[in-house]
Amino acid sequence: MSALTRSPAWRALKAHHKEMASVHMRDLFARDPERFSRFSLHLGDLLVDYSKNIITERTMGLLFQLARQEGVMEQVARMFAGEKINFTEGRAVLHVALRNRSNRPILVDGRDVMLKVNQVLAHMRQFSDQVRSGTWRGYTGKPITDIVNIGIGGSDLGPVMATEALKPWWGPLRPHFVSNVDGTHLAETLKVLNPETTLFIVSSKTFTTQETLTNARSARDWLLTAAENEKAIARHFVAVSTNAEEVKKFGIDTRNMFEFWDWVGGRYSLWSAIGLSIALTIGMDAFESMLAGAHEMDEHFRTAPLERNLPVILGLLGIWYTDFFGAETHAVLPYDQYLHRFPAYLQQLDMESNGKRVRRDRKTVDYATGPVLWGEPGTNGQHSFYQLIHHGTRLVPADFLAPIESHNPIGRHHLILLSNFFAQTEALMRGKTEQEARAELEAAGIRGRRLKQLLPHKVFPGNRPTNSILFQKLDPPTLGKLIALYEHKVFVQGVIWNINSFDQWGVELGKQLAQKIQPELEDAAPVASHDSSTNGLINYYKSRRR
Ligand SMILES: O=P(O)(O)OC[C@H]1O[C@@H](O)[C@@H](O)[C@@H](O)[C@@H]1O
Repeated sequence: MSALTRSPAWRALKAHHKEMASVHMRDLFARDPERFSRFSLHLGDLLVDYSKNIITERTMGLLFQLARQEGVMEQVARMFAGEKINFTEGRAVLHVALRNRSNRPILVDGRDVMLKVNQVLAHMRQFSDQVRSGTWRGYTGKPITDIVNIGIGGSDLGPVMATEALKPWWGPLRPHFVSNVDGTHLAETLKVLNPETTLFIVSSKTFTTQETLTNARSARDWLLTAAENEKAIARHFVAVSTNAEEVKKFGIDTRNMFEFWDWVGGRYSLWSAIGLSIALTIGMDAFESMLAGAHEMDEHFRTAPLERNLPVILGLLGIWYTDFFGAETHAVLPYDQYLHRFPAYLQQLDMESNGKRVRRDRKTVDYATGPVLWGEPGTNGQHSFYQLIHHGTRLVPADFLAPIESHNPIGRHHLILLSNFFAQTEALMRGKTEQEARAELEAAGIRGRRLKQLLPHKVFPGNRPTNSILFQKLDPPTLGKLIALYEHKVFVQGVIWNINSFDQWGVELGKQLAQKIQPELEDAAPVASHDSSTNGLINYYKSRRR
């Protein structure tokens, strides 16, 4: 048994879970009229209601004890102090420095990183102002109309999610994103673009990622076919990277390179120059107000006591369901169409961070770690997978997010949207008893055998946990706050699970094998170097391709 599962706080939670297994939230609400105010918190206009969870004051007390026992706030302080908490890569973890609007010095190896951070922000401002105002021109002298971010993983998901979320702030430039090495992604994107007015941003922390470099090379060919002059590259290609050498090798002038650093993890990088496509799309002022929103969450996370600390509370609730109830997944359900890529973004943030099984002491965990994260915007999900959340055999803890105000207040749309938002968490919590179902059937004139037959299908067990997160209106600071909330939630969980939330070795094996297979696909000769399935598949492909 690991130190964690043997620890007093863990064992107390285990024992407490046995008591809670037979408790229904409906009764908890009936017993305590103050439950909403007891289990909800505000941060500015952000309201987090976590009262619809299978918890009591005792549960939360034990969870806070677990956080204290595992030194969560000590680890938070280490992150903010620039210590090298990414211990497998020997790196600091300082996405918080990128949005440190207070400019409080943050030292890495004795040097304040804020100077460099502010220099790059100034460079981003200068460049995005030039492109947006039309001062920056393409090779034929026309202003830029379209930007294409070429990147994948952390160099794509954040910019895609944030530009989609902040569509009401879009200015003169239309953003496009190419990530997949499937030629279709690039081809379909370029179809509608004009090389004279298109700017490519090649975004890659390492600048060695196969997909990104392949897409960038093909984009360069597309430009050169039209321009017939290598000089055009400087007007149409910029790079965002930590690797100046590789950028140079690619043929991009390092004056057109926006730098970031190894202490920014890919999935935490939208705050860095990786956010250039966001800044170009919404303008640097709006980009910086997104940073300010995240900074507000950082300050809250760093200073609020455990009991009033939003990321800590959400992190601990996740641990409660993952490790004590055996929940396998976590759903994020935004009732805001602008957040339609938020679950996809959170998948990388959460699953690449906490999808780990080896602890800091190199031993394998004997408890569950990061859940499968998934989700779709409400109300679409309601007509698809909510059936399983309400009636299935699995416990699916879910976060529901919604704005008080819509950017598009047409007719009664927002009222209808929000009535669904409120109804779903109520339904998931209270369910429908057999008695209630029976009364409804009888009122509809259904009796006898038919009633008996239908009744069990009409019962909702309820007691399905949800968090409700409400905010005034989706704007840059609110988006910044929401993203930082989830980043820090993931951090809290990683500390308790004693894993490194900041490496991603699990993505490497597939890359390695693909490198080996690619040359094998170049010729027609059958392969025999793999297992029979992989050989069989490759040889089938070779025999059928034209
Ligand atoms: O930004 P680059 O270096 O191209 O990496 C893009 C992505 O690559 C993947 O394999 C992961 O390691 C991600 O964490 C990363 O965001």
